Amino acid sequence: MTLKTPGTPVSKIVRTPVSTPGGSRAKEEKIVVTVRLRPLNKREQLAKDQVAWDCINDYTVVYKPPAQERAAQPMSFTFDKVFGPASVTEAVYEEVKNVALSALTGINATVFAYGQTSSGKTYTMRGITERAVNDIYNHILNSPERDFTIKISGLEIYNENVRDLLNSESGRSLKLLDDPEKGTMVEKLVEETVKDDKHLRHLISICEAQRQVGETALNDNSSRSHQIIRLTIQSTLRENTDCVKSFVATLNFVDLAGSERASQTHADGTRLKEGCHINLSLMTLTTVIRKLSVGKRSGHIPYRNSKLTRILQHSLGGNARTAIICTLSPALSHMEQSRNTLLFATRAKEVTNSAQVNMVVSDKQLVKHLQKEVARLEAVLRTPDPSNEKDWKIQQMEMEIEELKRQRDLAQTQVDELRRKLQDDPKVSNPVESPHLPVKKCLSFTGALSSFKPEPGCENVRRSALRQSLRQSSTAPFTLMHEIRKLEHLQEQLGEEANRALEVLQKEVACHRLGNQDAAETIAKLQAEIREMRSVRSTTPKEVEVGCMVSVNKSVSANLKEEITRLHSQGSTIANLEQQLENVQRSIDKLVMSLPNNFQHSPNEASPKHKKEHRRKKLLPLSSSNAANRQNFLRSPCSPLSITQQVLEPDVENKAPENDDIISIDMPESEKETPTKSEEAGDVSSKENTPVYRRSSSVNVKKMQKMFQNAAEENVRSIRAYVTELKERVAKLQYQKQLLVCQVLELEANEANGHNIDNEEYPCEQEEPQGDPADQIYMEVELRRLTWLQQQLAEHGNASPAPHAGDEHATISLSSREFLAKRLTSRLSLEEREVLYMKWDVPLDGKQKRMQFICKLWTDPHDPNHVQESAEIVAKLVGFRTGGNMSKEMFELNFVLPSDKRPCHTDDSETNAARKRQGMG
Ligand SMILES: Nc1ncnc2c1ncn2[C@@H]1O[C@H](COP(=O)(O)OP(=O)(O)OP(=O)(O)O)[C@@H](O)[C@H]1O
Repeated sequence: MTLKTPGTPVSKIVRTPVSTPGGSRAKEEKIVVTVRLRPLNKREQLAKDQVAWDCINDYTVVYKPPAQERAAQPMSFTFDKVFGPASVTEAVYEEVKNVALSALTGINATVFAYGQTSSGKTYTMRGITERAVNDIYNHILNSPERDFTIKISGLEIYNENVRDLLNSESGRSLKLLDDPEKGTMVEKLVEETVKDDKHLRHLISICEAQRQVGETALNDNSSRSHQIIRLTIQSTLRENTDCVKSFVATLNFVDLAGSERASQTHADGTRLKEGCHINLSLMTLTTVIRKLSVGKRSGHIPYRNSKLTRILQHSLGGNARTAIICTLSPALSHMEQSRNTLLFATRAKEVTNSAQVNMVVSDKQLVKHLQKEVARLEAVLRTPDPSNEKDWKIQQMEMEIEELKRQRDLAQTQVDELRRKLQDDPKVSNPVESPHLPVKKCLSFTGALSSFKPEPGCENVRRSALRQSLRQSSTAPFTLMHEIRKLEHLQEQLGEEANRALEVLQKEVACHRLGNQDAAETIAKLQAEIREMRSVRSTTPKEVEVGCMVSVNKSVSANLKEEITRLHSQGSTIANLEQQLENVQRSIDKLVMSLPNNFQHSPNEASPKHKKEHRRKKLLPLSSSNAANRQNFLRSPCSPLSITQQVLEPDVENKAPENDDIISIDMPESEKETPTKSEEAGDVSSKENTPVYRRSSSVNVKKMQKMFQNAAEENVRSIRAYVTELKERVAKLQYQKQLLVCQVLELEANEANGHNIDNEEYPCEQEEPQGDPADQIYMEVELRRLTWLQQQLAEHGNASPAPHAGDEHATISLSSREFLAKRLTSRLSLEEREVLYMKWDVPLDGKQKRMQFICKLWTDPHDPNHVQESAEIVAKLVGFRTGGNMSKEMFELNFVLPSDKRPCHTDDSETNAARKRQGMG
């Protein structure tokens, strides 16, 4: 086979979806199905065939059964268009025109006629093709901007052989090839490039001329083959040379051979064979259409069962727009054939095609385009585009590098500056030696320095470590100074709390002093009265003694009354003193509770009260900035910090911080919580367990807390001892008060008797003007006791100077014996008195036996038994106490108030210590 026209260069077809309102998808379009009824031909008219079909409108064709076939059911078929017998081909063409002309815009199109033999297929298709050609060239004429190329090929399928109608001389059957892009190709099919419309028509005429035609009973010029005239239309814009794409599409004009019945055609031999192939291929086409009508995915589509369906595959449900013109004979005699055609047409209506715009890129155009693209990219490479993403990233990284370098230089500068300051400033370089930064003595540096344990005297090593840490972290100096400031602030808070605690304790001590001073003054007055009585006793002549005794007794009585009043008021003072002592005890208890040992339970177990007390624990008065107040506190009698000061200062100043004892304490006040025991023990390795504490600085707190604890405990012991002593003094003052009351009662009794003392009962007084030795002993005991009290109060309570107790010759009023004599009757029963009288050799029948008995007391100071018995009798008479050791207690001045049943807070050791301090035990 010879190619009559050179083919276009090998091109690459690019298919794009047909533009649709919903987007650029492949256009789904059903096959356009029209029906054309031809008029009855002469043969049919001669046969007086009846018209069985009628187009009742443009869309419906109806079967009209003849009168003799009333039982037949009327049939109605509706299509896109139906054309009656009077219709012209022009009208039919107009219906399929859009489909045919789609090839001008790159969309494949197929128009073919289907119907029984002699139904008018060839008649219709010739008119359609002719008009299509006219319109194509009219379109070309109306599209000067585009350069169109039309090629034509023609073939027929005769007896299932493909023949080239433009190369009919070869007489050979062409093979079908399957091309991935173009579909089924006819090998070596001549494709003529059309020069113009005439040329095209000429070529088409050649094809028609080369088609197999035969005479049958139904058609004198019956087409015995399927004819396919294919136009390939390619168009390219003329002016835009950069446009490398061209529309390319094929337009098929298919004139099928008509189905026929041998009984009607009376075919035999060759015609019968032709009719069989025709019917067989048409049957395949019908099957394909039927299958396509129920859906493309309904299963296998038997395109390959016939060469007709293979060649028309794209037109049947594929990339093409298709229009089918079904031709009918209206004759009743062909009713069955017409009905089958209509059924085929009905199925064809349901077949959907997916037409796409086909564009082709020629190699020549593609090469030009690629050359231009290469040139553009080379230009881009020569001139980097700032908007390029990679270049932008590189530039950004370079900027980041510059910024990091700048930060590094800045940090280095700061480190150098700090290093220089460390070298130049001795206060900074050696914080331990700085007198203005005492807090720094306790610092233990975090970070790299936290693991550094400086040795005493190794300041160079410590300084070197500090510098090394600064090199490692430019932020270390700032952190250090920040921690120092926070620690200083904490110390100030501790100092303020210490001041408040000192003020409370000083007030307590002042109250104690006041109470002691009042008691001392009372004692001093009593001693003055004793001395006065001694003086009167020793210097007044006997003859005036009695007269003066009255006035003296009155004076003493008045004074003692005054003293009784004072002591009554003193009673309230003593009560106040005891209350104050209780306050002191509570303060001590609070201090004890504030000790760290009481707060080593976990934070989870700490009650709010405990937390509050724990916070107080951190405010013990140990601030170095509180030195003045501390000194005042140390001068107080209690001196709670007298030991603390000795312990604290050397530890703080001379001992370097130990890492083992490091604990963070620089938390804000609002964040302070009770630490765990491990934290207080210096377990700083697990930061997870210290949620509240912020580990920004560390201090030798453990050691400080230990000192706090020792000092506080010592203070507690001192204050307890002091309170015990004060209580003893109160008890002694109570005794003094009671004794004075007895004396006052005695004087009052004497005064009530008008000094008519039965001289017979007091012969001793007149017989011993210089004083009875028993009086001396008694008064000596009293003087000794009061002197001791005065000394004790003066020593511990800043009491006013007491009168000297060195007057050994002071006397005591005889009213004491008179008082005792009267008490004999009230304190002792008659039997007891008689026993004593008999024991002490007092005549039972004497009138002055009571005074005689009293005068026998204290008469032999060298006889211990006598002295003891005298003391016991006196104690019993004054109602002080009854008991076996009364004389001892009185003699040793270890008095215990009879009514004081309260448990004493002092133990035996403390009592013994008090006796030792009294010098009596
Ligand atoms: N619409 C029509 N109007 C008038 N005459 C027509 C019409 N259609 C067909 N004819 C005539 O009917 C005869 C048969 O027509 P045609 O050859 O086109 O039939 P056909 O379907 O091609 O037959 P075959 O399949 O055998 O080739 C022709 O003489 C034709 O002139």
